[in-house]
Amino acid sequence: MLAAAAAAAVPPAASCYSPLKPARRWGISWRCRAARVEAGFSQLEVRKVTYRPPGTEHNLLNEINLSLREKSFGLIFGRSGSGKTTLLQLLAGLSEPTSGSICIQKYDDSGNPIGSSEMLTSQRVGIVFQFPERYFLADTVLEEVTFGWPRQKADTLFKEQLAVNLQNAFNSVGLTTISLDEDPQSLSGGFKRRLALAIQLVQTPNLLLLDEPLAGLDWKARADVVNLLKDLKKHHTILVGTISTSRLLMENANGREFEGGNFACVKM
Ligand SMILES: Nc1ncnc2c1ncn2[C@@H]1O[C@H](COP(=O)(O)OP(=O)(O)OP(=O)(O)O)[C@@H](O)[C@H]1O
Repeated sequence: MLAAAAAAAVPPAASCYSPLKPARRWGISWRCRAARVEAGFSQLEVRKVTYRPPGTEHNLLNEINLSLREKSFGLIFGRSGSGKTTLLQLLAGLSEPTSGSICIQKYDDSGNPIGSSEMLTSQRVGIVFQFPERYFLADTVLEEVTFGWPRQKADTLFKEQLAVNLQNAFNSVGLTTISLDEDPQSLSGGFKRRLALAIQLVQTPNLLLLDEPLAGLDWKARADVVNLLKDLKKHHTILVGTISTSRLLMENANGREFEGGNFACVKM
């Protein structure tokens, strides 16, 4: 798999899975700091974020506050149209808050902030949209996952690193049994979601955002995806937006209800 992935030569267009602009800072500096400061923890903090789409007169989000510790599984749920996707897009850097900030704050073991917060960088955020399989473009799993990889020779080292990441990502999501030559559309619903997750994990994001990850799956695939997210939580911070209040998700995440642009803490 590694050799095939490293050899993949595809147009260097921006990946359709991570159309993220370099708007914020997190990630590398977060990791470096974590290595230097052994104790404590980092936390994603959404501080008084308001969003009004350009050219409109109404706020879709009003002074949203949210915090999520690293390597935890957060859940925001609310009725259709309450703004869950809008918030996920802000976190992914696909649009900018009208006011407020989205940052990473480091704390010591006693919960005291260490230094000032850093802005979240979109390069360290992966987002899996609702029904991600609808955006699959390629004829094979390999082409799908390597879409947008550089093809210039000078990028060989980078590609090799991506290939190692790919192997790790496929291991983490349990996709090692499928052939890279397989048509992504021929995979089962649950495996399509795994592939969409793997495509994001190749970029080694710190924060993984998922919009309605269980939509359209049968009960078995839903349970599989939730178990997978529980597992991924060991290495990633995960935030799921959903309309569902299914026990599966509620039992495994810290849930926050999202109504009228405000969160109410449901379970922490
Ligand atoms: N650019 C925009 N301009 C104006 N209104 C918008 C824009 N983007 C989204 N909206 C509206 O904002 C509201 C929130 O949309 P959003 O998709 O974030 O909600 P949601 O909670 O994710 O809904 P669903 O569960 O149905 O996916 C909706 O009423 C939507 O029509």
